[in-house]
Amino acid sequence: MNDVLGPVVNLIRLPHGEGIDLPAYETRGAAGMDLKAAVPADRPMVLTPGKRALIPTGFIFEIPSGFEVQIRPRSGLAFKHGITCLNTPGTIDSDYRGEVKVLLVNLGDEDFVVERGMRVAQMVVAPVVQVGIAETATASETSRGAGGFGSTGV
Ligand SMILES: O=c1ccn([C@H]2C[C@H](O)[C@@H](COP(=O)(O)OP(=O)(O)OP(=O)(O)O)O2)c(=O)[nH]1
Repeated sequence: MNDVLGPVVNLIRLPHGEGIDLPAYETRGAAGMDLKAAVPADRPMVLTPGKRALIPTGFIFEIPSGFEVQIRPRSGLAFKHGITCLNTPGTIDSDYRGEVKVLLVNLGDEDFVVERGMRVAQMVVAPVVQVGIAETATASETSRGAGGFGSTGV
């Protein structure tokens, strides 16, 4: 387990996740932990330009209630290869018990090969507030009003 104070995310390793390193904070102040690709070692996944694919991580997450895991792109892959997460930030619900997968898309102009163990994305744990929803006839007045989408200028 990471040597940090805080909530614990339990990870259940799936058979094809055998040998994949657990996510870990790489530096003391890191916000995210890298997720590795659990694709077969003898069958790397090729993302041709414009193609998207679900990359298995090899783990089921048990996230404590009141938290979510966000799946975010790695800036290095985005900058160097145009590889990003299509649905960023991906949301992993605390009650999800399937394998966590990373939805990558290749926005670059060259093939990108995802090999087993490659760090394809990062996970950030964040608190979640569930709110009540109430339908009302009116809302309180504010100085912004309905201004948005650039209403305050550049
Ligand atoms: O990048 C992602 C995003 C989601 N999920 C899993 C965990 C999440 O809890 C579940 C549902 O995700 P989401 O709510 O984004 O999907 P949806 O399209 O609304 O589908 P659903 O109807 O299953 O909620 O899929 C992943 O493994 N990776």
